[in-house]
Amino acid sequence: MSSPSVKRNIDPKTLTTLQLNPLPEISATAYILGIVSGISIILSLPSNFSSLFDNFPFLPIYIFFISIFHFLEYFITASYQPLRVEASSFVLNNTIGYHIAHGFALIECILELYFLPNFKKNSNYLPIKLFGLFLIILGQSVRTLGMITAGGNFSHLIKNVKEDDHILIKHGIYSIFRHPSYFGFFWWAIGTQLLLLNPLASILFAFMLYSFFSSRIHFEERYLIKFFGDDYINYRHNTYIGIPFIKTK
Ligand SMILES: C[S@@+](CC[C@H](N)C(=O)[O-])C[C@H]1O[C@@H](n2cnc3c(N)ncnc32)[C@H](O)[C@@H]1O
Repeated sequence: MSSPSVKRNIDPKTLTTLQLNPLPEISATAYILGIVSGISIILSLPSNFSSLFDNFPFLPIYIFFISIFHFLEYFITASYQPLRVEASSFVLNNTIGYHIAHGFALIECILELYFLPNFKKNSNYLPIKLFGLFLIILGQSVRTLGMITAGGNFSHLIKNVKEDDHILIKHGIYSIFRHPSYFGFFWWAIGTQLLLLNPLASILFAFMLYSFFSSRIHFEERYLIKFFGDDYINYRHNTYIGIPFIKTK
């Protein structure tokens, strides 16, 4: 993306960082996420402008939390691991399952809003939606806190070779949950479906997330035991995963 004259005057390390973070792509992505969050907030407010979502502000609120999630993935990585951040840190090119699941959720929500508005907008179900909102905020907070606490030891891809500066994090949120970012993502995602009052997608999300994190955690812990030995085994005994039915000890 950078011009040849820029490349000539720049040291190789900075050039690699720039190649991994094409500035036009980073700024455009951040701009689009900002616009999406702004529009979702406006649409969620009770006004004539948002009459489309009258009595159901939860769809734009859901979109708002998705855009905040992707923004924070890059922002926290950039803030705490500036030398490791890259365009993919937005996690927008997530697994195909992620896109299918959210696509399914959107379609379910829109179809139910159209065909079953009395179910979707029934105030008796407000506690479920509010509980969903609570899970989203809890999940996002725990994930973000986990990323901050792990700092340079956090990577979006699981390491299968130990780096020299990789240390075992056991403090802060990691003293309670040993996979706070997975715990956070799991409950955040379930929360989004409760917020939308999507019965089918709630079941689909629970099933997909369980099978995804179950195999990912087993895989990751195999390497963590290889890297840190008894230290990790002891740490594992004193901490929780917090995702239903996933046990590794
Ligand atoms: C996507 S991060 C997820 C970290 C953790 N599983 C979580 O949910 O917060 C994956 C990387 O974190 C590293 N990791 C996981 N737990 C760790 C810990 N307690 N201390 C240091 N590194 C850890 C793994 O080696 C892996 O490369």
